[in-house]
Amino acid sequence: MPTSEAVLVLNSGSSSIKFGLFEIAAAEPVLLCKGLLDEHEDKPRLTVRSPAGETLFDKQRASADTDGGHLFADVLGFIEDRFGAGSLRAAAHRIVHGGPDYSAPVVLTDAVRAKLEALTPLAPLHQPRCLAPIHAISAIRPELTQIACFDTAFHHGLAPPTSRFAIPRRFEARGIRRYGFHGLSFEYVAGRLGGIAPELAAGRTVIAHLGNGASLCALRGGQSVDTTMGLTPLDGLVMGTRCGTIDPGVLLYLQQHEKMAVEDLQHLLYHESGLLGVSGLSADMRELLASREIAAREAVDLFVLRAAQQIAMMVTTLGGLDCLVFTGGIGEHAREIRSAIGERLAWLGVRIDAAANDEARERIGGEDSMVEVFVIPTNEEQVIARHCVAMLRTRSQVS
Ligand SMILES: Nc1ncnc2c1ncn2[C@@H]1O[C@H](COP(=O)(O)OP(=O)(O)O)[C@@H](O)[C@H]1O
Ligand SMILES: CC(=O)OP(=O)(O)O
Ligand SMILES: [Mg+2]
Repeated sequence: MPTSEAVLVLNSGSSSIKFGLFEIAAAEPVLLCKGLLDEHEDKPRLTVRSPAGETLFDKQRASADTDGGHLFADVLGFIEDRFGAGSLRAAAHRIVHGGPDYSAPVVLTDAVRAKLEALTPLAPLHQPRCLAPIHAISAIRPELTQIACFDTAFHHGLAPPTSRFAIPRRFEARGIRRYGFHGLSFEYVAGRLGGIAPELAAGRTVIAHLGNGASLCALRGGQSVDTTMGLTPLDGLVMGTRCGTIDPGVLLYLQQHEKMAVEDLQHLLYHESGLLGVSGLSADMRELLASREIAAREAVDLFVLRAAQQIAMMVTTLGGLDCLVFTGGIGEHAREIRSAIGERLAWLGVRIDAAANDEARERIGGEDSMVEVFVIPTNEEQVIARHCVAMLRTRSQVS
């Protein structure tokens, strides 16, 4: 099936690498197929499905290669075989940290890549995983335009006091401030909310992106005015393996009295904490909800309490709440979590309709709710494809 022109979108998250291939002839990019690169096993596996979920390609390699380069060769080979050589105009990537400089997508050059690599200490779990596909693709197709879209860009307008940490100002001048993440997801969901309920999107909204990584965004008129993640994607909510907000004194204590090295501390906070650390069982919300272990229940309770507490924090920044939106793997699929968070926010006038919630309808707020409540599935790949197309159009007008 030859296609006119397409862009490849890569979404490297903490627990998966997803990709989408989009046709770009129409104003809105159209998904042709989507895939998953699973590197968690010894035998990396690439699966590609049609938008309807039919398997188009499934290949498991015999052994892991350390940079994942073969998997990307397989992806590009699949695209060429199925959609025709020369159909691919660009590859666009979700990059978790854009630092202080990038408030919009950018074409990847060697200089940009070097800047993004230098941000690795600020997102050690994510940045290398986001940058690896760029290297792999440019080794195979050096002439292909590659574009970076940033999780941080949506929050670029955050200003003091929201963006400020209460440490001496000289550190702020060195870029130590709240950046915020999951911006591509928030951008997509805010756009969908604008389509569903424009009058609400113009008001005060909190979007809860609850996935393996989790964060909240407070939006006024569709713009980010506060968020729970900070300089790094460690701050804020309890996550799959990350601790979220923690007394900084704990870190000093662990260094000074438990003699933990910085690398061990980093591993503890990014990989061994959160739902996994508290339950001792799993980082996966599905497993915890299915478990009868007390520690699993306690991990879920802590997740819910922190989410509700921090939603209230976002509401304080906004000075009230018109609309609460759930998204991300947990937000979209775990009705128990949505209803438990809703119950904790009853004092704010939040009421969730049990039947609507069980069926994961789009609007789940009860008749008597003072706050509209929605479930809106996120689609980071679609928003990246839009940015990529806009950038290609601008470039072709300029040249
Ligand atoms: N049906 C479900 N019920 C409860 N949790 C779910 C369900 N489906 C997915 N999840 C949870 O969603 C989380 C992964 O979210 P996702 O947004 O896909 O992650 P990522 O951050 O990798 O994009 C996991 O904790 C998983 O258990
Ligand atoms: C920024 C972040 O936490 O991303 P993810 O949810 O993909 O881990
Ligand atoms: Mg994600």
